[in-house]
Formats: sequence, structure tokens, C-alpha cells
Amino acid sequence: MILVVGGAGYIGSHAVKDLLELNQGVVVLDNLSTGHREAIDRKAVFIKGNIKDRKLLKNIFENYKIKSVMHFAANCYVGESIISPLKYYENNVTGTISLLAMMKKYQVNNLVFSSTCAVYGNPKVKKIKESTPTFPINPYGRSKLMIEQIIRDFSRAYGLKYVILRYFNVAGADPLGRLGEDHQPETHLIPNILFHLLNRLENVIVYGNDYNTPDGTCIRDYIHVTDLIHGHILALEYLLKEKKNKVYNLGNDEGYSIKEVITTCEKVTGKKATVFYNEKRKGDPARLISSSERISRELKWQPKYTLEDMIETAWKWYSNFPNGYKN
Ligand SMILES: NC(=O)c1ccc[n+]([C@@H]2O[C@H](COP(=O)([O-])OP(=O)(O)OC[C@H]3O[C@@H](n4cnc5c(N)ncnc54)[C@H](O)[C@@H]3O)[C@@H](O)[C@H]2O)c1
Ligand SMILES: O=c1ccn([C@@H]2O[C@H](COP(=O)(O)OP(=O)(O)O[C@H]3O[C@H](CO)[C@H](O)[C@H](O)[C@H]3O)[C@@H](O)[C@H]2O)c(=O)[nH]1
Repeated sequence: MILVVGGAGYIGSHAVKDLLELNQGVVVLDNLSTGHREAIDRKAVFIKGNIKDRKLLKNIFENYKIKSVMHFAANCYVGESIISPLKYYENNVTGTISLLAMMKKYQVNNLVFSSTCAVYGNPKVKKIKESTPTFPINPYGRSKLMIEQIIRDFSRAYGLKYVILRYFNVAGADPLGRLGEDHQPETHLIPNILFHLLNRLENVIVYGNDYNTPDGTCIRDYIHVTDLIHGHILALEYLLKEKKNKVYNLGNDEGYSIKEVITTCEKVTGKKATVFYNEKRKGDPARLISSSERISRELKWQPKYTLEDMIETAWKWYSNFPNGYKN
């Protein structure tokens, strides 16, 4: 069985669905701090609890034949991490140490870990490779880099095998409309633009228009959640077969400015946005574009979905479920 930690969240719930479709047994551990019980398929075993609870982890490892772990549980907002670093180091770093300690105790040695392009900081290269130096510029990115280092040390000392996946900006929803992104409050760009176009927000707020980019707004590399999860499935297969450690970027290798994302949302929805320019958000790098060449070459991973597809699938979900999972 696979333990999916954080499987009630946006990305984790899409992983649970795809793993079940592949007939894998799934146990979800989630404290529902930002996730939703309704997002987890009833075919999965659901355990409500915190990864810091070692007694609970002990019960899980003793009661289920867990062979591998996908670890999505974290706090993951750049801005919040600057205001509340303690929350980030405690939940992300301490929480992961607790999980790794119990994986060591029960000799569960296969881990797919959700890292982030925030570990790179503000790199000057056109496309970010896995070999690009890591200099995170906010506590969220630093917490993820610390975890990566801890995972490596556990691997050297205790035989843990891992694939670390550094995601770029994840967007979109299940193409069949069963799952979507439901965060309270929502900080991500595409959901907020769509909320505005659904009349739930007065404006689209753009944080900064004097960045050193062609139109002055930040550039990001967006990846569809379905493509991202396909990367996880390939990573897990690789881990179980080859038993080798890997670090991979996961992005579409294309950058879009905030203004371009707004225009694409307008095109997909046929609606016009009112844009309000605000101060820069602290901790935001100007430009983050992936090179996902390594995972494409080594695991034959290829993204199928474009930015328009991400917006279309998210729009469909928000239009059908305006109150998210609480409908
Ligand atoms: N969304 C993105 O664009 C993005 C980009 C890069 C990396 N990531 C990483 O992907 C992972 C998932 O992100 P998401 O967008 O789905 O976030 P999310 O908040 O929707 O999901 C996180 C899940 O983890 C659970 N959780 C948090 N702390 C926990 C704890 N201590 N014990 C048990 N459960 C806990 C939450 O309840 C939630 O269900 C995170 O690790 C995040 O850092 C996300
Ligand atoms: O209403 C909004 C929301 C966002 N932005 C801007 O849009 C860009 C993208 O912001 P998001 O909040 O959508 O995403 P981030 O790039 O901040 O963060 C995402 O990517 C990070 C890596 O940089 C982390 O991995 C994090 O978990 C994940 O949410 C940023 O320049 C941000 O300032 C706006 O202008 N208006």
C-alpha cells in the first residue's frame, strides 16, 4: 500500500484518485488543516491526524503494509512563511523529521517528496536545471531545502530511497471535474483571477509591475496538476524498480507573466478582468522557468496540458462548485 500524506489537499487528492485508478491500495493521512475530507475518494483509507503524531504513525505502519510514501503535507505559502516562519519550520521540517523517523523504524524505504522551485531562490539563468544552485529567498523555500538535505542524510545513513520532485506553479483541476483547488484563503494567481471573473472578487490584484521582466510583472512556469501527478507515478515506478535516488524539476518549461495569465483567463472565459496594481509581495522572485529535460529524458515524462487547459479545467470546477467542497 501507498501512504499519501497530505492526500486531502489540492495536489495530494489528485494523486489519490490517480493511484486508485491504477488499482493501488491507498492510505491517506491528513490533519485537514487546509485539505478536505470530501476530496478523498471513499476507496482510500482515511486517517485524520498529524504527521508529528508518532504514535499514530506507529499504528499506521503496524496496521497497513505500507511500502512507499508520497509526502505532500506542508504549509506552502511564500508570503505567510515570511510573517510566520516558525509555523513553516515546525510543520514542514519537524513534521517531516517525525515521518522519516517512523519510516526508518518500520523500514519503509521509498519516498516521493514534494519540493518546490522556491528552493532555487532568484536565479539568473533562463531555465532552471536541477544543478542550478539553491539559494532560497523565503522561509518556505528554506524549509523545503532543509527537508531535501535531511532526506539525503537519511538515505546515506539508513538506506532510504527517494525521488525529490521540485514543482513549479501547479494549476488546473481534474479534467473530468471531480476535484479542484479549494484553499481558504486562496493566494494563488489563477484561482484568484477566476474568482474575480466569477464576481467573487472585486479586482484582480497584481503584486508589482516594475520587475525586471518584459511587461514588469512576475513570470512563472505553470504545470497542470494531472501532468504533475503523472510525474509522481513514473517516479514511484522508477524508485521501486531501480532503487536509485533522484531529483527532478516538474514544469512546462515555458514562462508566462501575470499579465499574460490574465489575458489567457479572459480568452478562456470570454470575460474582461478589472486589474488593480499593488505593491510587490515580499519573497517573490521575478522569474522562474523550469528545465524539465531530465525527467523527460530519464522517465519519458511529457506534459500534455497547456496553460489554456489549466485555466479551462479550473474554470469548469469553480463554475460547477462555487463553494468548493462545501457545496
Ligand atoms: N501548489 C503549488 O503550486 C505547489 C508548488 C510547489 C510545491 N508544492 C508542494 O506540494 C505539496 C501540496 O501542495 P498543495 O497545493 O496541494 O497544498 P494543500 O494545502 O492543498 O495540501 C497540503 C495538505 O497537507 C495537509 N497537512 C498539512 N500539514 C499537515 C500535517 N502536519 N499533518 C497532516 N497533514 C497535513 C493539509 O491539510 C492539506 O490537505 C506541498 O508540500 C507544497 O509545498 C505545491
Ligand atoms: O492574486 C494574486 C496572486 C498572485 N500574484 C502573483 O502571481 C505570481 C504567482 O503567485 P502564486 O501565489 O500563484 O504562486 P507562487 O509563485 O507564489 O507560489 C507557488 O510556487 C512557489 C514556488 O515559487 C511555491 O512552491 C508555492 O507552493 C506555490 O504556491 C506571484 O508573482 C504573485 O505575486 C498576484 O499578482 N496576484
